[in-house]
Amino acid sequence: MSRISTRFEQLRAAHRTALIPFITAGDPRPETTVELMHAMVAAGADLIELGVPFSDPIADGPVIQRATERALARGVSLSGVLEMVRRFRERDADTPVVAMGYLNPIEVMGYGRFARAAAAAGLDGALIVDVPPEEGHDLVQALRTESVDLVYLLAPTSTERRISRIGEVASGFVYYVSVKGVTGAANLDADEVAAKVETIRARIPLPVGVGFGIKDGETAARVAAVADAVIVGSAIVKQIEALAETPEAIPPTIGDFIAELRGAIDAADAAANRPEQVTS
Ligand SMILES: O=P(O)(O)OC[C@@H](O)[C@@H](O)c1c[nH]c2ccccc12
Repeated sequence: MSRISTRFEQLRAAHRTALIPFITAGDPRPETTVELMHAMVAAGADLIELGVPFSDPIADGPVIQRATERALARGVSLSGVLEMVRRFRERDADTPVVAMGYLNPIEVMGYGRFARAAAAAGLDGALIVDVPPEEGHDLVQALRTESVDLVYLLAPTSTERRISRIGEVASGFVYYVSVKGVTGAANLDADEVAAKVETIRARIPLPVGVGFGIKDGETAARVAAVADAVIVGSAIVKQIEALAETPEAIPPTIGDFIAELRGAIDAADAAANRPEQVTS
């Protein structure tokens, strides 16, 4: 079983919702990333989504675009990101890491080479934003051969047919983008998300993570009530940006924020598991 499936199995048995923080690898500087990953795990992150910096990130909002620019300015490449994963694995054998990125750097490295290097580094999954399920067969094959999970995005506009199609190719978990638009969006409608997550669950036998627009304990708790995983990006990256000049403060500060999110999610999980109060 993959590290991602194992982690979701453990969480399901414990009736807990996963917390998945997103950070851009190498932001604000490469030396901070591995330590920050460990700090997030210590504070309650269950899985880490690691952004691979790329110069033309179509789905990223301004906050994550600026993080990408900071990392690119420090020369962070795809192989540099895999090296960070390898170093993270020296001290953490269990926490799954998913790389989020775009096809171009992978194409440049070569699919087979990327898949082998990813597996060797201890990367568990890849979310490649610009590869729809109908495309990228060679890449899909290369990753399957190395048992690297392929995470796909679903959106409010995804038809039932498309959801089923993604169910045929996805592994690990699927990522439901809660709102139309780019990362860091505002208005998340929990009822709408709940309805769509049900539609996805009826067609895909994988855990469903929800991201886009989750920015604090309150929004995290609302999503935890309906999803298998809560994914938080811009709200974390914004705090990293504010501390870019004092990077030693980043791991503890982000750790505190993760702990706050974790506490809110735990409270939502406890409320969901509590049997109905009987008042007579
Ligand atoms: O930033 P938000 O609104 O918290 O959403 C998570 C998101 O940033 C992260 O998962 C992500 C970063 N870049 C992406 C590109 C596509 C899909 C998802 C992402």
